[in-house]
Amino acid sequence: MTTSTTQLHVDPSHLVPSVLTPPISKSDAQRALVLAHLTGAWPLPDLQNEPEEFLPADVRVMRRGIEALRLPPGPTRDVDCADGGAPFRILVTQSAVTPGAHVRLTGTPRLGERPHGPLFESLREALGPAGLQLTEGHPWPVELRAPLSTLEREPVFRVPGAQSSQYASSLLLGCAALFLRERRAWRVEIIGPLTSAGYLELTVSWLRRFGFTVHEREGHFEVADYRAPERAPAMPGDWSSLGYLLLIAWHTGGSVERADLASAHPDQALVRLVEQVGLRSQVGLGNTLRLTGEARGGLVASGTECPDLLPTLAALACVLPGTSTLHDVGILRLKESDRLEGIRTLVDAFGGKTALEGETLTLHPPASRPTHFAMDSRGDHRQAMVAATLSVLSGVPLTLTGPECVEKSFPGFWRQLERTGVRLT
Ligand SMILES: O=C(O)C1=C[C@@H](OP(=O)(O)O)[C@@H](O)[C@H](O)C1
Ligand SMILES: C=C(OP(=O)(O)O)C(=O)O
Repeated sequence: MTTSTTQLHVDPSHLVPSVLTPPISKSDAQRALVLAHLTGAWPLPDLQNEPEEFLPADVRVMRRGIEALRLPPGPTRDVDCADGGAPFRILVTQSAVTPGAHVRLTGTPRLGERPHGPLFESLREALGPAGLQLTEGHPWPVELRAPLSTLEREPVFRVPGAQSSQYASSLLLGCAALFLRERRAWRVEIIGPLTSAGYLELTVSWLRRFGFTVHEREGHFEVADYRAPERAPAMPGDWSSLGYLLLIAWHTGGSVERADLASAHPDQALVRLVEQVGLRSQVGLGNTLRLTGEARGGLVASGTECPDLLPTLAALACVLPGTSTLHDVGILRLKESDRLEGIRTLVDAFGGKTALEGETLTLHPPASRPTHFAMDSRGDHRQAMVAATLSVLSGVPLTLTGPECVEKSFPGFWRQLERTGVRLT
């Protein structure tokens, strides 16, 4: 949780149409960085071409982590994972499968609080007998000493999928490393239900694009072969960031670029979900996109399908005429902040109402909009960007505490808002 007391005043009263640009997708880039490292395609050209100040902090974390793993064996490698859930979890497995590596991982207190136990247990069960040592501090550091050989082990990781898909994604990327070293198939078996399944599919799609054969069958994912592709796959724009920008562009009469509809990112679901309230997407030249139409009714969406989009949809729900329903919201408690509470605080600050029944949240927009609202990001990038998106969509000025956290996924966010006429002081 942030201790930032910085305040940003967002004034949306002079909006103009513009073309808005998202950063590269951190989820895509994290997977591509690991695979480029494993397959000899390092460094990734697309990342080299991206201006450093626009690189999401989580991508920089992952790059630093991989650079540490690429050092010759010897001294302890220290990696600060900051607030990055996916980078941390992916680097844990990559550390465990780098022969003889000794890696010490640290992060924010919030990252330390998030659930990682099932991933650690899965690694200990599969690789402990081969010599893996994985120790946890309180909560930091998390320290790993990797075995020199895993050839004697049954080539399987078993992991529960209900709390995070990142465990399985991380282990599957580990299977790719082990396949290349041992030339035998390794697999992940998911125990019980899998949340955020689209992100594991994103991992599978990146493995395939980098030349791996992945077999999928009833919760089992196996890396079974590898043949180098002709060239490294291109990096798409970030669909999570496009969520805010598309809605802002819809309201201001603008458009977005870098919206690759062939991307496997789960948050591309936005384009389909807003059709429920009468918004249509129009594809332009290149990867430009705009939303058109008058919004009516309310939305229905699920946290199992696109967890990171739910706060964005909650902002949209606040300016819709009807009631909206978000299903499977429990997963939101496990993110950079408790986003279920964050959504409820936002709707409340805007004068609306929410009701939680089990895992379903109902959102009622306010009967009349406030003249101003205030939010604290509590260090969570999505809470900050979602509050600003609501300010633009509603025309209601916002005072936001802790705006710097957008760095995690979208360092250029505030500059994009200024491009569309928002005044920031
Ligand atoms: O694998 C990934 O890149 C991600 C998976 C999702 O997390 P969970 O699987 O923990 O829900 C998502 O919320 C996160 O932002 C990124
Ligand atoms: C949950 C998120 O990321 P991570 O789990 O990688 O910290 C996010 O970006 O919304």
